[in-house]
Amino acid sequence: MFISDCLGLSDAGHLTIGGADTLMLAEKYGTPLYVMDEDNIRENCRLYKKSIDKYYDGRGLVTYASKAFCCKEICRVAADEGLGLDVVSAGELYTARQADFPMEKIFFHGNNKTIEELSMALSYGVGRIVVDNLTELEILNTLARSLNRKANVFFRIKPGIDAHTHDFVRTGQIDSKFGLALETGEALAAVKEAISFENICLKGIHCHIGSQIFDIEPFEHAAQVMLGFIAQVKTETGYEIEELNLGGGFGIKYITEHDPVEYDRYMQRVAVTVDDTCKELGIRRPFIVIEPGRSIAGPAGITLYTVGAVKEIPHVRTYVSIDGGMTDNPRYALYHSEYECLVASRAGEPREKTVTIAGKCCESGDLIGEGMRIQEVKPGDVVAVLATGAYNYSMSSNYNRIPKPAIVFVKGGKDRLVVKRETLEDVIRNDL
Ligand SMILES: Cc1ncc(COP(=O)(O)O)c(C=O)c1O
Ligand SMILES: N[C@@H](CCCC[NH3+])C(=O)O
Repeated sequence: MFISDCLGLSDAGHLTIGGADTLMLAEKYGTPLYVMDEDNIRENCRLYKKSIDKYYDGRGLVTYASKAFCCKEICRVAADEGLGLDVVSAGELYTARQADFPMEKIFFHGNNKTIEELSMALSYGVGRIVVDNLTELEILNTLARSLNRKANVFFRIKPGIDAHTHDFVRTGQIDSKFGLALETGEALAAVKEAISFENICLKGIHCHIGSQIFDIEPFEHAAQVMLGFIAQVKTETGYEIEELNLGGGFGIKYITEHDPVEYDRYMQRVAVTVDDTCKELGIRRPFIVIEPGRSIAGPAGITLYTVGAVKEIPHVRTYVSIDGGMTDNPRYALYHSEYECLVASRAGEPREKTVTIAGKCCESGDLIGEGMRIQEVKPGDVVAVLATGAYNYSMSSNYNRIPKPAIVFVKGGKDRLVVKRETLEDVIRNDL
């Protein structure tokens, strides 16, 4: 009935998440409120993990891309499910460490890691540092030498794949700020330099072709290109790269029309491609890493808002103003992303109205969506925006000095606060 399995309807006709009544949650914790179903997050983690066990003899690691949604509790959940973690900043790394995440299962990404971040990664004992460019490689070698260590690194490669997704979330093509190009020889030169460095141990190569991708072909194609590079490195240097990270990017259902592939089908298909290509190229099957973010956290989350004014402009549109907006969900403002919404108290009724959901910021573009179908809606109603578990909280801001919402996890019908709502004092805490 709803776009996520974790959503349901109570006997009273209220929207439920993970078995908990959303009106009760709104009443108990206030709005805006992010709510995540922990069981759904865990199920998504398991689907990916099992797919590697089933189709690739367990010779791989699923790392959760924490940029999608990062707080200590999800790090604990990912660790408990046996996943690794992808971090891209000192902040994400620090969060993981404070959650006691096993450092050896962390991949540290980023196109411009600072010297402080690289030192932090080395001193924390982060498992793999994904090096983006030669400047970074040289700094890392120097830092590792000063600590009398060897840094275990991956290289981020641009495989030249054009995944069909929004321009801002495409990353695998040559015109990208991320990674080293294959066509120009840049990647091969970097590999040769890494092999020659005393304090660098080249473990693998990484690519990430984009996000919210529905097709499997681009992933298969990326695997072939990357394996081709491993074979080229072997031929030219004799060095055999043993690990291959194929990134994340698996699409989710934001609206009824979206039809994402079952997550374990990616591994099923990619594993065959990897096997066949390795045989063809005469190289060993690498250890495979994947980095899903959106598809682990996204479907598990919703955001609850309280409706303020409903402004009907005859023959133009109806604005439904909510107590949050682009500060907690900037995705419509950035990408015109699509969402579904419901009036939580009438969630089972047909959505017969067409409205624009507007936030409370001093910004006309502060919208959650336009042309959204919803039930009869009036001031005071609680509205749920669905599938907001990824890239909402993690991309939230304090624009207009609006405090960030709280986050509640629900498990088996029981709710618990995992991130407190910001207060006005929090908003000014660094002001002198
Ligand atoms: C390097 C890298 N890995 C993993 C991800 C996670 O992608 P997604 O959330 O689409 O699965 C991203 C973000 O797109 C990324 O840049
Ligand atoms: N932030 C984007 C995805 C970017 C993924 C990070 N490389 C989104 O909300 O869809």
